[in-house]
Amino acid sequence: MLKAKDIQHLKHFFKYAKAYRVTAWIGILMLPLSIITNLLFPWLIIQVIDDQLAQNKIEGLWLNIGLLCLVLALNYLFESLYSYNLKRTGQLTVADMRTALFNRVIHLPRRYFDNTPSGVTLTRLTSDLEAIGESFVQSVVGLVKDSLITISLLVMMFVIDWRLASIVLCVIPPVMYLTIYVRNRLRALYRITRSVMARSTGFLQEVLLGFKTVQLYRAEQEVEEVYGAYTDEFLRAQIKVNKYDSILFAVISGITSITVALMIWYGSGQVLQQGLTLGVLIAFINMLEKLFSPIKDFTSQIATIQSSFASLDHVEELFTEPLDEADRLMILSAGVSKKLEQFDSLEFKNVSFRYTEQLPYVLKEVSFCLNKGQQIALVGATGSGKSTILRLIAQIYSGYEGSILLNGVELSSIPTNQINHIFSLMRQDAFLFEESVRFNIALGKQDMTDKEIKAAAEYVFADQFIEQLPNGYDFKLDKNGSNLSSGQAQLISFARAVAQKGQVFMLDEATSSVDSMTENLIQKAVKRLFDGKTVIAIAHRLSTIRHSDEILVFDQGRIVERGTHEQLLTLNAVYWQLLNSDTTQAEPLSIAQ
Ligand SMILES: Nc1ncnc2c1ncn2[C@@H]1O[C@H](COP(=O)(O)OP(=O)(O)OP(=O)(O)O)[C@@H](O)[C@H]1O
Repeated sequence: MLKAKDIQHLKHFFKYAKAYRVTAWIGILMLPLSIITNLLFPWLIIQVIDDQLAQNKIEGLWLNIGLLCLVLALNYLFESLYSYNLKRTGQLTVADMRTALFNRVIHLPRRYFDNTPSGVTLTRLTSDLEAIGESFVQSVVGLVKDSLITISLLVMMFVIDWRLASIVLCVIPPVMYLTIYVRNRLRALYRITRSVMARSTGFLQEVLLGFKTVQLYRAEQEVEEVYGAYTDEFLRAQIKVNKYDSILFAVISGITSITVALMIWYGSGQVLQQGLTLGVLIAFINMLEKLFSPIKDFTSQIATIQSSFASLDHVEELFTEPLDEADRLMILSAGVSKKLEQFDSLEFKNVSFRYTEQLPYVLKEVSFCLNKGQQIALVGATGSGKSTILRLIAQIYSGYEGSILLNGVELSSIPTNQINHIFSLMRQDAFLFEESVRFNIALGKQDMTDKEIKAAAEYVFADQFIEQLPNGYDFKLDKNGSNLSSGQAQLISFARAVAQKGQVFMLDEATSSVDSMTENLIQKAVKRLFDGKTVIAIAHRLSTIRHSDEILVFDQGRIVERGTHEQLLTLNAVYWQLLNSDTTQAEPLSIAQ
């Protein structure tokens, strides 16, 4: 039985399918036509054999044979139109759903991606949607069609000859019982294959993402063994599926043949005693084939519908996944929007934050203020909460306690798209796409002119190496910039941030080591930013932050020291220890993490 939740999901599906109702209706209208031609065929057989052949009546024979061929051809035509149009409706609907779902997924908050394995989202967007599109539409209509065909064939059999029809009726219950039994077994096996497939896909994805680590640590054999175990498990389940499927097919074919034999044995006796005509006997044999095939399909269709509902459930979960709180808020008033045009100040007032309610606080009563033109540096041991500060400002996470004021406006009341022009997040390990250097710098603003792209690259000293690449700005990057050195990749992501023309640069410096020449360029680029822009930076190198207006020293989510480089050194405490615990103090000096 359908639950209220299933009906709700179906309504959502039909909302998308509505756009293709003409195609769907053409398909559905083919259904009665296909049933009629299905029934006409045995009826015409009776006419040809009993009224013409048995009576040696040649007149009208060719017409009837022609009609038989026509009915057969029409039946195939209606069947294919029916199947084509319904498949098409399903495919078009799912294409629309997939686009809508993808658009939603890319706007989901970071929290969702933290808590959901990427394989799950991938499955929802691919195989779950496929299951709904093809199998769901086909199975639902197929089930209706097969039920109608079975009922009408049985009725026709009883109308023509109740004795032969009774033989058929006796055979149906054991066939149904057997089919249900085998299908139940099969369903359990399908569940196993699906779950093994999902786990092995997840594993494969991890291996492909981490193939460098696998190769570096020579873990190929271990990985092969794990994947081999998945493949074996999958294969075993598939072989069982195959076995049950073949048994079912063989038994049903056997029962059909036995029934046909019974019918011939009983029917020919009747024909000889003139209790039955030859035409009726042959028509019954023809109808029998038509009757068993849908019975065999019934349970598999029900199983497909059940699994499609499970898929619909998964897809709906993703559709109802809440978007970021800020994006759901009302549009800002014109006055507030105007206030946010130019950056003026950013103030943290007693801000505390934890990633989820179950986890401990990672920021505790943090307060500081960044004014236009200032540079603030965040330092502290690893895990002390520095990156979390930048994530809150960029609205990657929401739900902080206390107050974060941007130009005096509470950050949580500002939709993300209203602050994009203010902040440029510069991550040195930012993701690079398998596209040209130009595309990667102008990301999100593909109408940017070549001059602007070049100016951004020049600003961060990336132009020198870009011009030496084959095809320069058109040089195509490999997956995540793997055909660049890590320093070059960092410079491209710097250029990207500058090209966005943000008013405040949020720099999250990577700790990865790069060659000394590129390191030098990165230092120059960072220094240039520090000299001319408003910056809030997590920097690991002393030379970068030495001249900051204020350095905030974090320890376990709290600011434990603050001041200029000189002031902090005189304190001779945490900041001083951080400097001294660093083993790479040779120029450029670094602050240990
Ligand atoms: N997405 C997340 N979900 C749950 N906890 C997180 C998440 N991201 C970070 N944390 C936790 O929050 C704390 C602060 O992390 P954060 O990344 O802000 O530290 P950090 O000072 O920037 O460290 P690093 O210098 O190593 O980048 C850490 O304990 C970390 O484990």
